[in-house]
Amino acid sequence: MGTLNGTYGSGRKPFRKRDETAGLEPVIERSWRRCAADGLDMAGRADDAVYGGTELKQRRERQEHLVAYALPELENIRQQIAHTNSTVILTDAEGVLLQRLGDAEFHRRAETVALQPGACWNESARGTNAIGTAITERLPVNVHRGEHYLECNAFLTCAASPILDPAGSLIGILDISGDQDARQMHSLGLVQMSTTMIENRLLEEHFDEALYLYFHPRPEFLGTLGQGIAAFAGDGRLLATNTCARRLLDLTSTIHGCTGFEDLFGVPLEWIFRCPGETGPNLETPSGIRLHTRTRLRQPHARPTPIPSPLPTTGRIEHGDPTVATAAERAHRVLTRDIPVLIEGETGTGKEHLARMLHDYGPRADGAFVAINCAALPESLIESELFGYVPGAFTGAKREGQTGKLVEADGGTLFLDEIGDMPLPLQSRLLRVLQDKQVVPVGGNQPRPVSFSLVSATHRDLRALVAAGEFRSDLYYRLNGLQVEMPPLRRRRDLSRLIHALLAEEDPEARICPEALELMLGHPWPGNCRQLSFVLRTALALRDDAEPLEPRHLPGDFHKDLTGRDEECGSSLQAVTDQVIREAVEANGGNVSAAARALGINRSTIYRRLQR
Ligand SMILES: Nc1ncnc2c1ncn2[C@@H]1O[C@H](COP(=O)(O)OP(=O)(O)OP(=O)(O)O)[C@@H](O)[C@H]1O
Repeated sequence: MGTLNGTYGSGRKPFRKRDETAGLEPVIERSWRRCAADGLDMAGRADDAVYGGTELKQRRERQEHLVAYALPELENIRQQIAHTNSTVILTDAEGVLLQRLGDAEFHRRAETVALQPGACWNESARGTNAIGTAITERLPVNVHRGEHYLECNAFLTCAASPILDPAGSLIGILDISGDQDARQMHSLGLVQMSTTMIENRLLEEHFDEALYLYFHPRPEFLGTLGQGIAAFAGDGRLLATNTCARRLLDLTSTIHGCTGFEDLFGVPLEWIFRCPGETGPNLETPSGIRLHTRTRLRQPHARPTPIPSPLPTTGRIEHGDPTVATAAERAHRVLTRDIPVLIEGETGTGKEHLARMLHDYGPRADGAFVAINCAALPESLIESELFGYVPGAFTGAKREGQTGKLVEADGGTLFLDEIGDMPLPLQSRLLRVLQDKQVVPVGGNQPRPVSFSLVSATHRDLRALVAAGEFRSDLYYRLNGLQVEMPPLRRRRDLSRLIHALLAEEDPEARICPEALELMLGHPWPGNCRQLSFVLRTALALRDDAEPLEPRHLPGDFHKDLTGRDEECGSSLQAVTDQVIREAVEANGGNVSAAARALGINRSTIYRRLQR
């Protein structure tokens, strides 16, 4: 039986015999020994210093690539663990929490031990815990209740898995923490699966120019999470591998750059070009395992430009509103790394405007900006519109065939507006295109490779559509590399500057008088930017040249919106007052005099209100 020399706080009842390591899993035992050697006090509290605003923001920015790729996985796990009193967490390599998504109730409890964004959960800060121990051991780890070294953390059950970058360095941890009594074995499986997905996506997008080889001893495992992925340079050098590849090829992570395709498979790299399309040849590992393969060539024409930071101009889209500025900035950054962006927001908030700006300042500005309104296309036409068709594909088709929008967007930006309205069968076909990065026209069988920046937009709640089975979840995650929101005008803080900027765009000489500006600032703007620019354009047309804009120039609808709002406020205030009066009378057992005294109003007022 092993014995620890940890300082055990006196006077507190141990939840397990804390001076003994018998019965502990080896990984937990090793961790306890490290904690004891560090002199951690089991009954003590951790140093609860939590990084705040700027430092946390900087840490997120340093790992923005990881965060962008991990967010869809966090969302996915959040849905799976909903209502289980738990949360899913992403940390950086030092164990500082960058993101968490989960139950608010559990978050409150977790915050009593600083399990919250900005806090550091490495072992030396907080003793044995899934995040810290997974960092030290570089292994997926479950830490259940009393296995936590610090007693204060013993209400937690956690499962964590390390995330490695394509070079095999640890860059973060994915963790599920909850306060369940039972050890949740499936949580560990879930975080492991999700880390594999994140690692694979990071690897697949890491090299602009590389040959990607996908392989597995059994053909049916190609395309699954169990497949090996290896990237090779044009001269055959091995650039990077995923965990499955290292296992299948019996490699350590240190060989990258020193090993070549030929060392691994005994044949030159050119061998793979003997097979047509993406089917690869069967290859044999040094230990004699036969592998089925698939290949993918990433070509320099798809090379994104280095990240320009910050966004060269946000002046066309934001005028001092922090939500819009952050949305534009973040979307621009991830798009330059070929990560798809999903813009959410009410109608008329400027989603398409943002998409166009992302294109104009993005890596594929030289290509076309192709916008497709998924809600406006008739279902019968949508397929040929998107994918194109070959000559004579169907009756009524053009003789020379037609290029689809997806091919038009090749080398440019594809903007899928109102994506929530895309019919389900089409979602499957679109998903195939996004996965395979190639388009097969209607009636044809020759795939054509395509490469574009992908921006989608919706005013609908896509997650709710996914939950209702109306939107494919796998497509949702493909589209949603990063989600940004365009806020409605009533929530924007740059309204005054936006009004001036829109006016200047229409007529650089135009002026607006303070009364008209005041009215505009008080308007509810149900139609958002679209309504605002329409109102300004109309007002400019109604005034005489060089005259400043005055309230009388503002169109009738605008004034109606304002009066409607006053009436609405008035009637809801009345309803609240009536409700308060009714409750006071009930609380006083129907005694109107007592209720009037309690509220400090006249009895007659109460009678009058109650009669209504
Ligand atoms: N920041 C902005 N500066 C100038 N004009 C803007 C801005 N944002 C939006 N607009 C204008 O407002 C109108 C609506 O914008 P846009 O079409 O981009 O909105 P949307 O959110 O895509 O709308 P919908 O959901 O209806 O498709 C357009 O005429 C656009 O030019």
